[in-house]
Amino acid sequence: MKHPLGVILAGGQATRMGGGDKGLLPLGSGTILSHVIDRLEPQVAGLALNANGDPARFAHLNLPVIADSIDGFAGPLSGVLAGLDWAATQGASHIVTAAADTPFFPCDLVPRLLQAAEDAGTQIALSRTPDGRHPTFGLWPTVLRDDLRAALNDGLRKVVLWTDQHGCATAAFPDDSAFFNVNTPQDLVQAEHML
Ligand SMILES: Nc1nc2c(ncn2[C@@H]2O[C@H](COP(=O)(O)OP(=O)(O)OP(=O)(O)O)[C@@H](O)[C@H]2O)c(=O)[nH]1
Repeated sequence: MKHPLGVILAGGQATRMGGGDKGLLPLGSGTILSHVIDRLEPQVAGLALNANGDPARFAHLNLPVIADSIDGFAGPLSGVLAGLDWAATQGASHIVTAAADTPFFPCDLVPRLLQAAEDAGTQIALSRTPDGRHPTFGLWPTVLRDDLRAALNDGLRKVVLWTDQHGCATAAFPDDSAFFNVNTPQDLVQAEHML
């Protein structure tokens, strides 16, 4: 498996945060998103941001911004599909996704996902901690993008329902707090304390 591309999932509505882009909220000396970029960029061959609406608000990041192709906020799998469609245009066989609201995810996310997929002989891998699986931190094959598109058009929304249909490895990480995600203003305060 070649070095994958990275796609940051920022296509949600952030309702618990009151709307807007959670990723652009300040955290430490940067933003939540800048922490995510700093962690993912060194691990991948290239990086894009999945987000909906006017891409100009992310222009300062100098990243390709790719929108969902499925209408109506169909959930993170819709962002995975957008990422896979972008990866196909780049000739890439796989992407790794990371959620834009999770600033402390592991710096060895990508090698561990790749290793888990290789060990299990699967094309898909998801991250897991003692608390459970983290479906927005995964390895996804470009070759399954039309299958995913069909599943989304059929109304499938739950990530693990789709991954488990295709065989899915899990990369185990010991620390739940590495996948702490910022959903509410209170979470943002907590994230500041975790820096
Ligand atoms: N592309 C895309 N990504 C989504 C969508 N919904 C959620 N996500 C992403 O999936 C991850 C987890 O999202 P959630 O926490 O469930 O949703 P959210 O929009 O971030 O926040 P809430 O609206 O408060 O639930 C985040 O990276 C979101 O950006 C969607 O409809 N499209």
